[in-house]
Amino acid sequence: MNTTKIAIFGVGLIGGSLALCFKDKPGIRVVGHAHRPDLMDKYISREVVDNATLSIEEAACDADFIFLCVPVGKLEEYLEKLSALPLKKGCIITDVGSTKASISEAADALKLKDVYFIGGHPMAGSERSGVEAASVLLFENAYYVLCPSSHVPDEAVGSLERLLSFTRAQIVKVEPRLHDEIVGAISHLPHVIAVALVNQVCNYNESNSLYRRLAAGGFRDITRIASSDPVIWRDILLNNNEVMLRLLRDWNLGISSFIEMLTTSNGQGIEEAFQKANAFRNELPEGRKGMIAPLFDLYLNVPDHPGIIGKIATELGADQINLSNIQIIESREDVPGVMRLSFRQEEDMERARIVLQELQYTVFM
Ligand SMILES: NC(=O)c1ccc[n+]([C@@H]2O[C@H](COP(=O)([O-])OP(=O)(O)OC[C@H]3O[C@@H](n4cnc5c(N)ncnc54)[C@H](O)[C@@H]3O)[C@@H](O)[C@H]2O)c1
Ligand SMILES: O=C(O)C(=O)C[C@]1(C(=O)O)C=C[C@@H](O)C=C1
Repeated sequence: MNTTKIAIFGVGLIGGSLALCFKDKPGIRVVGHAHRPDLMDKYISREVVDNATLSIEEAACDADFIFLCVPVGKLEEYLEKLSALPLKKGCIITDVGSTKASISEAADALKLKDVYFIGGHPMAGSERSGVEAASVLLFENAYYVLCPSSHVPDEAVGSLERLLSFTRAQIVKVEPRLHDEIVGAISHLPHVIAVALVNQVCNYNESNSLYRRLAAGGFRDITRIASSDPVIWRDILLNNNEVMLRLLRDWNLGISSFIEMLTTSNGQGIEEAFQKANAFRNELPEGRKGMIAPLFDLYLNVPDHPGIIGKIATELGADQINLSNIQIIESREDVPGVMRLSFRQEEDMERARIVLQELQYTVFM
């Protein structure tokens, strides 16, 4: 059988998750490119790739597919370096960057010969980063955007789509500029809002730490993504600069309208704003991962001793239950040891509930 070689540049959250989807599939070999030696060792010891290398040539030459999974600000540089190499005829280069217009234009300008660039963006992710956060389940049931240029043959697009079927994501084709407009509004803007909100509260907290101690469910729900990687998000926002400026001006209008309604005690206006938001939000597809994926949380009372986090994680791991996050909640000082377990899949949460109840823990939702 012919081997399909897949080269992944940047084996972090997204690159590592893709590698895990492809690795060990019949006839597939996954090679990870690292830009630092310590990362190379990590890729191998975590068994995310079959081989790792610091050499661009070694990773790319002979590859059938090349995935660029580096920060958005580095994509064009890698694409240019690759375009100067003697790549395998028919090789497909794709990326996973959260913006699509600039990289698609850069690829068109390079006028690649006998190799094809197809921009991509899996609409799933997390506030975590690095290969440690990679998961084979990350893309399952999520949308995966492809932005093929009109000059890329259908066979090349079809071949990338077939490979991506290992991710169990659903492919959707979108024109790059439209992608950046829409994703700007539903992903990039929420990240800016979350960061601005957390920083606003952080400033208040400097004079009174009760802000942080009382911050509970609502604050946590809307601000999870404020913990996302600063460099990744610096690059995304700078790259989608024009769209972001327009969106933030519209955001200001929305906030000004709340200021106006409060100044004039316009209760009816406030109610209508909540009703409109409620109706739109209730129409969002259920159970679809992707843009700001929900977590399923379970709470349990636990004895207050140091090894408890490891003990619970081991119990769940023994039953192959995928845990996304585990945390002791400190906000209720009168009730020691409330643990929050977060799961990406509702099914994992249900299984965990049963396992923990059988072990006599008090579990609540
Ligand atoms: N985080 C998300 O939720 C998400 C979702 C979809 C797409 N993306 C996109 O995926 C890409 C990777 O993001 P991630 O979340 O996997 O980040 P990550 O930090 O987990 O991984 C980034 C990878 O790039 C490598 N890297 C960092 N700086 C580099 C440099 N200067 N030169 C070469 N390699 C470098 C890192 O070693 C790492 O392997 C970004 O383009 C991002 O926009 C992210
Ligand atoms: O769920 C998250 O934590 C994410 O930030 C994922 C998310 C998003 O939904 O905004 C972030 C960036 C992407 O490019 C795609 C998905």
